[in-house]
Amino acid sequence: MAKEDNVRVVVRCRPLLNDLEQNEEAIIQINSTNQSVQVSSSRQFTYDFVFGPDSLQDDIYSKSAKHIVDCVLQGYNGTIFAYGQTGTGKTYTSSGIMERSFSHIFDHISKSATDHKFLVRASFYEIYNEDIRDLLVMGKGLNVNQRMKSLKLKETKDGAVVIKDLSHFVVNNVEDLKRLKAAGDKQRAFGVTRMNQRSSRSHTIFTITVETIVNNANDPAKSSVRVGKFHLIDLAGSERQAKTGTTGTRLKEASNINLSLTSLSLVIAALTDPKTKFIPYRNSKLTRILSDSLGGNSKTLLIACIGPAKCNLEETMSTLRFASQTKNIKNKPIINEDSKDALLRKFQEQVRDLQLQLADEEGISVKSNLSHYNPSKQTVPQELMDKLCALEAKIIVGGENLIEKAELQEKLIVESEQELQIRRQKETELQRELEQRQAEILEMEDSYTSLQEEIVALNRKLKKAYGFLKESRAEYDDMNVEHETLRSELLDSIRTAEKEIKLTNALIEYYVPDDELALIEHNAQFNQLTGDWELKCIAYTGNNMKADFELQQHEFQQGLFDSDSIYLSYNNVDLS
Ligand SMILES: Nc1ncnc2c1ncn2[C@@H]1O[C@H](COP(=O)(O)OP(=O)(O)OP(=O)(O)O)[C@@H](O)[C@H]1O
Repeated sequence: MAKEDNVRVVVRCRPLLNDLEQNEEAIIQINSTNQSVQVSSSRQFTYDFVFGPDSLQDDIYSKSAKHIVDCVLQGYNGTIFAYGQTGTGKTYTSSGIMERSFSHIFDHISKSATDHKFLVRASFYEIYNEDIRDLLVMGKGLNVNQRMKSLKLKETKDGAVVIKDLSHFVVNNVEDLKRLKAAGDKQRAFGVTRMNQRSSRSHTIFTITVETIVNNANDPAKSSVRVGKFHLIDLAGSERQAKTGTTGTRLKEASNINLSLTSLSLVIAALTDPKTKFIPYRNSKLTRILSDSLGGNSKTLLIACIGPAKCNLEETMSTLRFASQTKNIKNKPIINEDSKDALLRKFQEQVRDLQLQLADEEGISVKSNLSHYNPSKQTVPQELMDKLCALEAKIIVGGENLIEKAELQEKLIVESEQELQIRRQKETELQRELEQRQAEILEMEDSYTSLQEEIVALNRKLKKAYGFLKESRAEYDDMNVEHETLRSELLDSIRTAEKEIKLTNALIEYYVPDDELALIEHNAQFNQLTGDWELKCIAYTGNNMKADFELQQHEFQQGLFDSDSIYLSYNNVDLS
């Protein structure tokens, strides 16, 4: 039973374009910590990986595409397809992946053991206005019609979709693959639109088939062949007529592109809806070709390309939603072992037959390659030898092509140095930024220190104030206690005074007649100095008068006494 494997989905956001989007506002934030894309701080989507505007082609390859190519080299089918609005970087990203995958495949072969043999072939075609066109039909004598001939889709007995008469080229190294890609790119349908100066007007599919045989030395018939197929699909971009400003041919292309992309969306919707049994693969050529990659036998990666500009918000949201939905598709990839259409085994058998024929002709045993063949002693038919040479040239032996590998590595070194250069520049920029930040932090720390000092001083003041507060509270409490004591003492003395008053009142009531009392009250006055009640003119009564009287008698006898000062003084007092 094949294990289920979800379609992997990554998102790449390209930078704002200098010429077309210089006044645009960027509304996309890429968060590589939680692999999410934030749109206008309102919507957030999460994927297997996200790549921001600064991401390098190498990052995309190593973190997402490399895994698919590794699987292809083990014998799985692998598909990488780039999806997104027109002008968002699908062709840019696909090209980066393609070149790196070429080196990766041949690097793997050169590192393999010598009992591994490989056959690598490639094809390149496009779907233009629902016509499948071979991009590698080359030849001087061919006219436009032959080159533009529309190819037919065919289903094999086991349900696989193949393209009839599509050319496949056996390749022996990275350069062969690059040549094929360049030749195909020349034939691709590109056009100028308002949103992209070189807009792909077709979906292109570059396929590399890697067949691997591990030779069983004891029993060659038991050697197993694995066939991994790698499809790299650069989809044409969805577009709005109003934005791209297309008319005529461009408009017809755009409606075909949009139609096939809609079919793709419908297939994905059906694949992710558990209630749907029928998947509408047959609606378009694109979906028929992708039937194995989506919901079938393939390890698949979708690279959703988006732009950061606010003016493309609607299209960006639609791409992100499409990408989120695609994440839920489950494939069932298996290693393609001993596939009937493996050419490698056929080639090996043919080589063996030819070798036997040669041995018959020569009467010698020819080894598994031509190193023992000496052309000067040539007695066998040339035709046979050419056939054998041609066949053997197609089969690559693991660990071989070391010179080429060295060249390849040299190229990789140059590429890596360029990348390193870019990284160094970035590092310098980052260093500068870091220094600036550090200076800012130091400045902040300075103000922080003065703030700290201010806080210490304020704390000191606060402590002092708190001390005062505590003291005042204690004083207040003491005063309260004192006040309470005083109050109770006062209350005691009031009570005593009241008792005395009551006694006095009772004495007065019982022993002093009312008219006498009225007279006393009338003549009584309060002396503020002594704090006592006194009777008016008391100084002139009783004993107070006696001493003065003796003195006055003497004066009286001598006729000097002035009685007016005594008696008239009573006359002056109002006793009524
Ligand atoms: N990550 C990137 N960094 C820098 N420039 C980029 C990036 N991605 C795309 N570009 C530039 O953006 C422009 C459009 O890119 P590209 O042609 O790859 O878009 P596309 O999605 O394939 O468009 P279409 O669907 O119209 O074919 C090109 O000039 C390309 O160089």
